[in-house]
Amino acid sequence: MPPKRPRTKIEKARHYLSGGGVVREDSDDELGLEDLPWEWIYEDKKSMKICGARMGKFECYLGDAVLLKAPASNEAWVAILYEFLEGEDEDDDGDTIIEKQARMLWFSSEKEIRSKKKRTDFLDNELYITTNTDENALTTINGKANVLSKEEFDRLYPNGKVPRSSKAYGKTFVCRRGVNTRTATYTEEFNWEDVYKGREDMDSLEELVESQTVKTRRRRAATKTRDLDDFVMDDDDFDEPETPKKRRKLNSATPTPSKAKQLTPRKFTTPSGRKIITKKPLEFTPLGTRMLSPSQMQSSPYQIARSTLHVSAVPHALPCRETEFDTVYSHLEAAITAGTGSCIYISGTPGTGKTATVREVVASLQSAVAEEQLDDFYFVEINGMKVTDPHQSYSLLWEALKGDRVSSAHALELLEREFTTPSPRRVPCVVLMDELDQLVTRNQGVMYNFFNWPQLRHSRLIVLAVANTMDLPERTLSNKISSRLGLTRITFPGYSHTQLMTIIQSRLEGVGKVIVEPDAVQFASRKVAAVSGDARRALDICRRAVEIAEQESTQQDPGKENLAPGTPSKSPGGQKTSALASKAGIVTIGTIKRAINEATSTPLAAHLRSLPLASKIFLAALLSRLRRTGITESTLADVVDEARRIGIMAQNKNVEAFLLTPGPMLEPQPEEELGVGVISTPSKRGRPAAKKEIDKAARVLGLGAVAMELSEAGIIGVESRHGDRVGRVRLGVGEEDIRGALREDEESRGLGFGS
Ligand SMILES: Nc1ncnc2c1ncn2[C@@H]1O[C@H](COP(=O)(O)OP(=O)(O)OP(=O)(O)O)[C@@H](O)[C@H]1O
Repeated sequence: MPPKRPRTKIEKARHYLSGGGVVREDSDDELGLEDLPWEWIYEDKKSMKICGARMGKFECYLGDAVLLKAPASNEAWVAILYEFLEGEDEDDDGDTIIEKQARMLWFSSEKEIRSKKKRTDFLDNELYITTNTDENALTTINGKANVLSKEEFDRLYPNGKVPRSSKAYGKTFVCRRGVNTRTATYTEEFNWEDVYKGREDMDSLEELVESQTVKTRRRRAATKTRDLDDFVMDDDDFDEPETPKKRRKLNSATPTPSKAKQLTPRKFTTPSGRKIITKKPLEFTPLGTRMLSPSQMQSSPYQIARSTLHVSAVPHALPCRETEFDTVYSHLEAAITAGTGSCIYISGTPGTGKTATVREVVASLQSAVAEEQLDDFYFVEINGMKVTDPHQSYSLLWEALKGDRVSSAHALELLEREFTTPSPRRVPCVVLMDELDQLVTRNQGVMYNFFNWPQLRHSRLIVLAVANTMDLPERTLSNKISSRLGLTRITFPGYSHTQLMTIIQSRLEGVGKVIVEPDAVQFASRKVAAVSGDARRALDICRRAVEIAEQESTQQDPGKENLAPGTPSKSPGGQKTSALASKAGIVTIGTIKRAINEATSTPLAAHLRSLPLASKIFLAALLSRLRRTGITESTLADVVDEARRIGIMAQNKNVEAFLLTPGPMLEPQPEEELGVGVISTPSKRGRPAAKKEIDKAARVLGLGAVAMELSEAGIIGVESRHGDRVGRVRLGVGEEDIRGALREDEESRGLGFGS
């Protein structure tokens, strides 16, 4: 394949325009239309000290204030050229190139400053000088900026506006204060011309801002502990986090400066100013999880036990996950403090506490922020089960960053620009991508982007990708790409029986009376640990056992509703109940056995387990659709697509063998619209492996016929002719009956009945 011709500046500008629909005027660019190479300007030939850079007729020098290309708005981004240097980057083909860069000292507009401490006296074209620096390619420079004191501005422009016809229009700013954007503290008002005349004042200016503002909050001491009381501040900890020296990939698709008036400082009211601090995850489906609080309706030990054993109850702490907690915590804390991107890939079978641990870590970090012990960060949770289309993830991430709701396609473009262009944004964003297995798309664009963006130097994106399968990145993105991504991997092992016992006991602590015998807890834990080590399953069994014991106790004595075993109560006859009744209300090994057998011993369960694998795959797909959409009915086509996805993901020899059996292929699907041809698709090198998997999955055999058989048995209802892909399907039996019967079915392993 011939090497790709680099896009000319005009082409890039067009691409940029058509991509984002951002209308710009092309009349006043100082850099000219041509893509000429940047050259260094040396102080003198002998010393070879770089003092400036030139592109065509445009020249800029150390200490100059320059305009930088803002990604998608009319915002003015301005920085002082602090140092020139050469850094490594990758070109379109992934080859390392040496790139001319500058370390830039940023100005900040009021929009970049955390809202709760915002000043109210800012001017439309006011900027605050910061002490934040980073390295950016010279190609991001878009012209020179004029920074003035308020007095000088008023003298030059007595009516308070720069005339449109003036060359200085859109490039003139007032600076009268410095700011620390992290702590939102400001310096005293100063006169810009007094404090900054040029290059020789750069250091004193930085010192002035540093000395008059409160520094970035300290990093926590080395010993990580969840107990916030242990957060101790000491002077040594007040160090500014170091900017990492390692240079990371700058996406070569970064649009270079287009001809633009985009830098015109308009009223600072564009939507990107409305940052939301997502302290709680965004909810984007109405499928809210019911949280049962033991403090509500807790009139008997049974009720308290049922609540605390409920999987939606949030425990105060997660026993047996201390190591994992610490690892995730320290990774996140380090990335937030350093302002770098990071991607952690967390895998483990269902019910091993992955989501619960991550949520607990984020909650602890948020407490640290509230206590002013950690820099602020945004948090957004994207759950593969709850998005109807994986591409929605883009809209959700953009919304978390900027507070705007836009279409997935538009969000993708905006995110690409945000992450590939320099920006004064300093607030990192933590994204929990839960149920990542569900975000698999045909070209793997979504997964690739969320893994890749943290690597881009401007993203400050920290992704926590949570999945059941350990090798999902390799399966979907090829080994080469996944090793390049440099993911930090953490695997959550299944719980041992002693761990499950600890987890259950800790949840029962608040119950007061013993209504579950220790032997019963041990029995349930051993049963579950032998199969899966799934805490959710162990909790469900115990909760069901408590329900059975409760029923037993009321059957023994109908007058003794919901009272603790042994609690004296009145029988209908007004007499005290016997000691026998209190014994009957206790969960014993026998009760656990009944709870386990309940779901698996019915004729329906036996029938479901005897079904052929194709039928089980079909049911798995239907249940997955149901969860994902919350709608009881699916089209046959959707179920078939879901089955295809399950086929790719399932780590089960039976399923693999089934999918490899020659048979009629499903009709080809239209290529996905998103991600194709845009800069976000994985490179071609990544495709073959993923493609192979998909072809394999496409062998999902005649599921229309399977649907008919299931329908005849009354397990599902179908409204269509035989094999019609647009027919509608719904469950004819309870979802829980199916899960209960197939959860521990060996043939169905990996199909998702256990989750
Ligand atoms: N160590 C623990 N202590 C107390 N409860 C736990 C622990 N681990 C898991 N749980 C509980 O088990 C249930 C399942 O946990 P969680 O959702 O975190 O698992 P998961 O690994 O993310 O599973 P899945 O892959 O199915 O999403 C939750 O109710 C959680 O509170």
